[in-house]
Amino acid sequence: MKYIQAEYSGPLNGKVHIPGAKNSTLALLAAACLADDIVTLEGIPRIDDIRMIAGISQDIGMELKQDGGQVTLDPRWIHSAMIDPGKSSSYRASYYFAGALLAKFGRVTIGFPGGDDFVSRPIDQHIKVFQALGAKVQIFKDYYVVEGTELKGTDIYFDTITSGATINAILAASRAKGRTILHNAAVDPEVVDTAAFLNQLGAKIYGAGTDRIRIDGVSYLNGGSHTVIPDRLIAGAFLMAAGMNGGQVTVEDVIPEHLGSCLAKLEEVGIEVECGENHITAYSSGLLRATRIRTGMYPGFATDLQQPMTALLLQAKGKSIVTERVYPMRFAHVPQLRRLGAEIELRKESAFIRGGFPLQGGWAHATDVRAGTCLLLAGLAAEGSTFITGVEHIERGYEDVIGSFRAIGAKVSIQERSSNGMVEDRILS
Ligand SMILES: CC(=O)N[C@H]1[C@@H](OP(=O)(O)OP(=O)(O)OC[C@H]2O[C@@H](n3ccc(=O)[nH]c3=O)[C@H](O)[C@@H]2O)O[C@H](CO)[C@@H](O)[C@@H]1O
Ligand SMILES: C=C(OP(=O)(O)O)C(=O)O
Repeated sequence: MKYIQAEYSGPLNGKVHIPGAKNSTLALLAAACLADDIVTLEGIPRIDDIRMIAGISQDIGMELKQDGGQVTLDPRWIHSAMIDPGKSSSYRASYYFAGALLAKFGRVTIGFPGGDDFVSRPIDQHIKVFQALGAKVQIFKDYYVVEGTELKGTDIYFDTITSGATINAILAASRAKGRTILHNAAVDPEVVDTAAFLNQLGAKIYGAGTDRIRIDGVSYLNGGSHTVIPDRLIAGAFLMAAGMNGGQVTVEDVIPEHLGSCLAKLEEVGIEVECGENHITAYSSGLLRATRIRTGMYPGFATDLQQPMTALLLQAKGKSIVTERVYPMRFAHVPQLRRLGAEIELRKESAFIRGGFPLQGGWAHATDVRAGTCLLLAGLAAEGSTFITGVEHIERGYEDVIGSFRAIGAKVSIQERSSNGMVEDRILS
């Protein structure tokens, strides 16, 4: 059993490089299927989800070579649009292969998406997109089949704002016949990044980053190269680290405007923020004010940042309230924080936090990637040692969680416990 050990670390100080965004990377790698020539992506993080995609690529005949942060994909020899249900359900964004392979080959068989299992995560809007473009969708027990030999552009009105279905619609419509207009589209940076990549290959996508996106279908896409945007969610969590015990943390190689609502909240709780062109520094004396957070789709406060923010608010004297509007039940980290002494009550879609009390180290389990970051931050502020299991969830999103936290002075290590009569722990990194 692998676990992360975190010790009280005092004020955290240092600079940390922010890798490419997981959520954009997952879309770009599937989008590469749409090209008719070789594609190179730069800045790709080395995380577990990418290893899953490498397996899927191999199965369908798309050559994928990774050299550091550079990934080269050759989609010219794809011979299958059947994706193993086990591989599809090993991460969330496998649904992008449905949009991309449907657009290029007219049929795809794929299992249901996996990913962080914090709540129900419907895909009805993805299915609505495929059907609106003229495809037939058949649902079976472990997989679904989408078939449409000639997709036709149309107007699509999303019932709710979803980044995943907006990106999938862009993928599917990019090679459809005629014009598609997406209304009530998500405006997330990952949507803009995917559109920018496809436009670089010759797609005609206009308005990404607004809630109305126009896609004029093309019949051919060139090869080309593109650099993935930096991970705003990892950056946000590191900036919060500066407030845990006081300190100064600089995140480098970021796009500050992607973090607007996060930075505004950090300032509201008393963390000073200074932005450069591609870096942000957060300073904190350790004295924080309680506040109220409501998550929302971009540019609102990201649901993927509410967990580390909850850890931060445990350090703010007084009552804070965190309301989860994107995934109302996404609070699996709360019972784990309570094991460390946190005073948090859950009512409906809100967490009521009484902050300013000391946390005590102990064992806690990370049920998903952001819950892991939250527990890690809490462990750095708790008295004694904190042991966090569920490391595989954290490694889905972080390429070097230990190295990057050590860069800001955190006392962390990954260990492995083997139980052979006596309990023996081995330090892995
Ligand atoms: C791989 C990836 O990029 N994951 C991110 C993506 O997930 P994911 O793409 O799953 O999230 P969406 O943006 O699609 O979901 C946003 C909202 O729309 C709802 N919805 C979504 C699709 C659908 O068909 N029907 C529906 O009702 C969801 O329940 C949620 O309330 O955005 C989430 C919201 O920012 C993030 O937490 C995830 O980290
Ligand atoms: C929810 C997340 O990931 P996924 O959608 O891949 O499960 C996340 O990154 O916080």
